[in-house]
Amino acid sequence: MNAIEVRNVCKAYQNFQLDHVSLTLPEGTILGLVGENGAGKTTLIRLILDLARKDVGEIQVYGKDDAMSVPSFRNEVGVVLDEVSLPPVMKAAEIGKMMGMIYSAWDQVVYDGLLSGLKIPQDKCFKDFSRGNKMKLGIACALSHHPKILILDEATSGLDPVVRDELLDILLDFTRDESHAILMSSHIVSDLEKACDYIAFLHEGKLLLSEEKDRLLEMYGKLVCSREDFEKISPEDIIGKRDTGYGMQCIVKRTDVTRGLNLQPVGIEELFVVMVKGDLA
Ligand SMILES: Nc1ncnc2c1ncn2[C@@H]1O[C@H](COP(=O)(O)OP(=O)(O)OP(=O)(O)O)[C@@H](O)[C@H]1O
Repeated sequence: MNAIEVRNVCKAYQNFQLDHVSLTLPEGTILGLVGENGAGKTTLIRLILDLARKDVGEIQVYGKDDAMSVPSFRNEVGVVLDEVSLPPVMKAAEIGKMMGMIYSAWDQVVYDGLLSGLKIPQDKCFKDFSRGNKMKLGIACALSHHPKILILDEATSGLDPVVRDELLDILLDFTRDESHAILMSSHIVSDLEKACDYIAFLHEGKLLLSEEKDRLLEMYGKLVCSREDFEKISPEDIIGKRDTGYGMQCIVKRTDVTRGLNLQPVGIEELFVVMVKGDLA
């Protein structure tokens, strides 16, 4: 079953349009949303969470239309946004009590376990937490009401590599349960490359692709070759190119021709940049 299904969703603001976006998040998987500033990642996430109203299209969560507008469904989805917004003068234990009043499925034992496992300070008010600890507390809150889906919008930005790695471990652990799923956006594409099973590229409100990560990495490759070899490649198989003066560097589709030219693997970040710009940096 699909955890999230978005079909032909549009949303227009004055100077921006999310344009017929369709994507699928299967159960047991993590989907990473990659896009430049203003590409529409947060807009799409807000539509899925029913925090904004779509103009047209369909959004299903576990097969239910507009599920997030049903209050009882909110236990099912854990949300961590770029800025974790919790009462500034509350300590972790008080925040847990407050969450227990909000979520019927709140599990104090899970919460306490996460507080100690993630070494979240118990003696400080939330406003005095480091950004890393704020994020960890946000994740602890999101996980303690037994959600089936986690939605994270830029949750790893501004965190050091060690904390990011800890968070990625938590996320991977969460999707060991095959009925769980995660949708996450991040500008740190290496995090998405590490954790995600599916990758979606969003550019200026349009979905460029949504694909299984391994298949994506199989579909494209990087090439350094002579101009003569470059001429053999069909133009529609060239995603981006650069004339180095000595020869050509390019990102191309894997075909019988390009495979014979010593194709190297390409990273997700480089692939996104070249798809958007058309040229290699
Ligand atoms: N409520 C709103 N009213 C008007 N315009 C909006 C509103 N919300 C978002 N936008 C516009 O929609 C566009 C997409 O914004 P969005 O926050 O979805 O991008 P993003 O991909 O999340 O960017 P970033 O990576 O910088 O967070 C932007 O141009 C933004 O100004």
